[in-house]
Amino acid sequence: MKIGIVMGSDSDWPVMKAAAEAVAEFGVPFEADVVSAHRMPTEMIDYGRQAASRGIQVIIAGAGGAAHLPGMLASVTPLPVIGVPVPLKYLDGMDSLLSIVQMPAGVPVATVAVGGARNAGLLAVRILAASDAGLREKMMQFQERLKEQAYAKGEKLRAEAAEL
Ligand SMILES: Nc1c(C(=O)O)ncn1[C@@H]1O[C@H](COP(=O)(O)O)[C@@H](O)[C@H]1O
Repeated sequence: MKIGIVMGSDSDWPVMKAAAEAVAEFGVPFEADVVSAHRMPTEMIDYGRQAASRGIQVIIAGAGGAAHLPGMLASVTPLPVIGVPVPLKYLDGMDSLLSIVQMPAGVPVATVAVGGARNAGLLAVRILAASDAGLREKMMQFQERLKEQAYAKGEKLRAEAAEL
């Protein structure tokens, strides 16, 4: 396992699945699990402490509301932690965003946008790609496809605009 994807509840999975899908697209081994700082603090600490020795290289942690999971994991592991603010019924994820992003100096969490699990997956792949030429090549091909898709959309828009 190279990437550990964890979330505070299985109710986060519909959002967090996009991180797993992005990682899977690049063929990077990952695991996904429910780990909660609030509901299973001892297990959460164990997960964070053991992640590096189990071969995990990047942790993606998603949580909603009072989202303490990403920061607590970052406090017990030397691995990079990417936090995903999961939007809930109330406050539209602002609570989760602020809980994750405002970390004290010395304990970084790389926070993506509210609901931005796909970008979390892509960022984790980029972190691994920094020391993996094959993965870097795949990332560059992905970026090329992204550019072509954006360009094709622009072409369609320009053609439509020209008809007016
Ligand atoms: N923010 C946290 C933590 C934590 O940070 O440890 N554990 C669970 N939760 C969040 O509680 C929300 C509601 O969970 P339930 O749907 O299970 O009631 C979820 O978004 C979860 O991430």
